[in-house]
Amino acid sequence: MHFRNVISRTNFLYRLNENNKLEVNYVYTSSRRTGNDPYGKKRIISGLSLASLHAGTVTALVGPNAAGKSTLLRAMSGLLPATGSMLLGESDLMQMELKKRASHLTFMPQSIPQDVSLSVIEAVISALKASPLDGLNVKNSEVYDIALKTLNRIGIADLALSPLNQLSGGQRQMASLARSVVREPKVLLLDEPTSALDLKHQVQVMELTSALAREGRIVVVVLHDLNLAMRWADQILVMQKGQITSSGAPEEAITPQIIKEVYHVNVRVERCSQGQPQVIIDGM
Ligand SMILES: Nc1ncnc2c1ncn2[C@@H]1O[C@H](COP(=O)(O)OP(=O)(O)OP(=O)(O)O)[C@@H](O)[C@H]1O
Repeated sequence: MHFRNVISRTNFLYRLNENNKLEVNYVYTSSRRTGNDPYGKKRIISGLSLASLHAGTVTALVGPNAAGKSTLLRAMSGLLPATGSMLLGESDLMQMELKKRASHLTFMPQSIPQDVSLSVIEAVISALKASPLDGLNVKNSEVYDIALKTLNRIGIADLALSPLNQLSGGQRQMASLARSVVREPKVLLLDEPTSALDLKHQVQVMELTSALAREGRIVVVVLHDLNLAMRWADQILVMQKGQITSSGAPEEAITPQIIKEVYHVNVRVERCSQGQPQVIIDGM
């Protein structure tokens, strides 16, 4: 593909910067607005810096509930207001209008709304056509084939004609993943893609995540399962209270001390008989 050639030649370096700072000013607009309580304004992430994320690698973003993981991904994708900069090669994605940003970077939300009355393939085609197809070198006549190819890759081609609103939670999650990858973005942000999946599909999605990265993409994936993160991520970022508390290769980032500090749980990190590091829970 066009993107892959570009990526393999230039070794994209992506970093959040303006002296490596990203600041998210999160403005909450209540849908249940009442009386004199117009908009709550909350700052979730302030002055956060990320290490460089390299093409070809998977970065797992882990941390307790409400740490700010989704907020960070949503800010990076432009769904929440944020200041700072986010450089992909020479381009600052933060400065790009949303449609242009979406041609470089896609975000998979935690869930697709249940009331969308499209078939799976229609939903994937709509994601493909959400912004101009020019950068993708795709003709309108090819979108159906591309969408079907993506469904095949994700392993849900048999669901192509099923209405989204009749799928199980896990099936909907796989459809959401298909929507995120169909444009073959350089940067893929996945928010808990395995949370509703059975063991086989968790493995399938993590293998796919890894394969997508190896093709030259930058993949950031929010995970709650530390063992999935240890097994599949090249680096792990541990987030707590809107900041990165620990980062590095899996065994550097995830230690019993860090887990105790962040989750208040006692664990051991041990290698299994095949040499894979694993988190073993001892208790609170
Ligand atoms: N729509 C919203 N309105 C107001 N505050 C919000 C909203 N969404 C998230 N927040 C707040 O932002 C903070 C970070 O939430 P966020 O969803 O980013 O955390 P998270 O690390 O992804 O959590 P989880 O693991 O539970 O999904 C929390 O304090 C949360 O209450």
